[in-house]
Amino acid sequence: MARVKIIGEQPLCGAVKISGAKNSALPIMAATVLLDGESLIANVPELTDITTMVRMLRSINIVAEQNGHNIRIYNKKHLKHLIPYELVTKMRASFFIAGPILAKVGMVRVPMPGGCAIGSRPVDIHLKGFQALGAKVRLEHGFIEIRCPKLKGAYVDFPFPSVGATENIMMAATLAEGTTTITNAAQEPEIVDLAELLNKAGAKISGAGTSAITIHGVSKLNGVEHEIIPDRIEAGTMLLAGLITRGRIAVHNVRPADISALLSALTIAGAKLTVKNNSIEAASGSVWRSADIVTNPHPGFPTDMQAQIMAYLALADGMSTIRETIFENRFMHTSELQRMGANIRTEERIAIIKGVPKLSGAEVKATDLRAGAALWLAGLAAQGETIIYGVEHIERGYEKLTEKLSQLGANIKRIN
Ligand SMILES: CC(=O)N[C@H]1[C@@H](OP(=O)(O)OP(=O)(O)OC[C@H]2O[C@@H](n3ccc(=O)[nH]c3=O)[C@H](O)[C@@H]2O)O[C@H](CO)[C@@H](O)[C@@H]1O
Ligand SMILES: C=C(OP(=O)(O)O)C(=O)O
Repeated sequence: MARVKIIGEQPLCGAVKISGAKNSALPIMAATVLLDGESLIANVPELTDITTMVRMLRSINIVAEQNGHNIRIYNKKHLKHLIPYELVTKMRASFFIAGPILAKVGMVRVPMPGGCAIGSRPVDIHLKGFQALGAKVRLEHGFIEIRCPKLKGAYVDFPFPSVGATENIMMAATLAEGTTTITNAAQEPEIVDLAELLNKAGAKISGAGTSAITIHGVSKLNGVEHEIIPDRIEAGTMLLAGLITRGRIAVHNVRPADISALLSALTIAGAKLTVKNNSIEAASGSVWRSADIVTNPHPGFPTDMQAQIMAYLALADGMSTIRETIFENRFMHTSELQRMGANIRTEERIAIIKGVPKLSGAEVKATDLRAGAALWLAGLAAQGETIIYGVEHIERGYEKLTEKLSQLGANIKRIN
C-alpha cells in the first residue's frame, strides 16, 4: 500500500509555483463536449482526477490527448450519451459532464453518483435545474436518464449556491433556445474561468462571479485555446506548510483575491503576509493566535481549506472554533489529528480546537483529499516520524506534492 513518510520539524523555506486548478480544469474539460472541433486547454494539473476526466471524454467518443500540462481535444464524432459507472464512482465531478452531453446530444444516461467521505452529496439541485430547462428526468436501475431534444431557456433559482449545479446548468444553457437566468448561483473563481472559456467559444454568458448569471443560448460553440487559472486551494495549503513549520514560503502564480478569506484568517492568527500581484509570501509572526472560522460559499472561507486550517490551529495559542456549513461530514481528519496529539472536540458541525505546543508523529490515514492535506501539514510540524496512508486521495488533487515539499526542505518520501 502506498504511503508517505515525513520526519517533521523542518522549517520549509523558498518559493513554489502553484499548478492549475483541479476544480477549474474538470468542468472546463467537461465543457469541451459542447465545443465543435479542436480545443487546447493549457495549465492543466497532472492529477489522477484529470486522467479520469480524460477517460470520461474518450468513453463518449471525444479524442483527448494529454501531453504534460496541455490537453488537446478533438470533438468531431458522433457522441455517446452513456457515462460509465466505473468513472462516476471514482470521481464526483464526473456528473459535471451530464449538462454538456444533454445539451449536445439531447439525452444523457449517468449512474447516480453516490455519497463520499465528506457527505451524502445529492444532485437534486442539478436535476431541478435541467427540469426547469424542459428536460424529463427518470431514475431507473441506478441510472439517471435525462432527456430533452432541445433545451429551452428558463428562470432557475437555486435553493443553495451549488458549485457543480451552477456549472452544469450554465453549460447546458449555452446551447438552449432563449435566455436562462440562474439566481442564487455559486460565485467561485472556477465558475468565472468556465464562463470565460465558454464565451471565447461563442457563448453569451454574463454575470459569472456574481449570484445572478444570464445565458443567452446560441446554436453552436467552437473549439478554443484556454489556460486554467491557478489552484487557490493548493496555494493556501502551501502557505500553511510554511507557517506550520515556522518557515517562510513564497507562492508564485496565484491570484491573491481568490483566497482573501484565507488571508484574513491567517492575518488574524498572526502570520506576516506580503501580497503582490501574483505572489504571496508568508512568514510566522511573533504570535500564533487562535481564530474562529466558518466555512461558506465563495467569497466566504472555503470548505476545501477547512481541514488544513484545523491542522494549523491545532498548534495555535488558545481556543479556536471551526464551523463547517457546506458538507455535513467533513471532520474525518479530526480523529487522525487527535492521534497526533491535537486537542479537538467536535459537536455536530462545530470543531473546538484547543491549541497544543507540539504534535507528535504517528501512523495516520487520509480519508479524503483535504483530510490528507491536513495530515501532511500536521506531519511536517510534528516531532518525529509520521506515516500517512491513503496517498491516493491526495494525488487526486495536489500535483507533485511530495516533490514540491522536498524542494522547500521537507524530509518527506513516498513509499510504494
Ligand atoms: C470538482 C469541484 O469543483 N468540487 C468542488 C465543488 O463540489 P460540488 O460542486 O459537488 O459542491 P456543491 O457546491 O454542489 O455542494 C455544496 C453542498 O450542497 C449540497 N448539494 C449540492 C448539489 C445538489 O444538487 N444538492 C445538494 O444538496 C452538497 O451535498 C453540499 O453539501 O464545490 C465544493 C464546495 O465548494 C468543493 O468542496 C468541491 O471541491
Ligand atoms: C471535495 C473536493 O473535490 P471533489 O468535489 O472532486 O470531491 C475537493 O477538491 O476538496
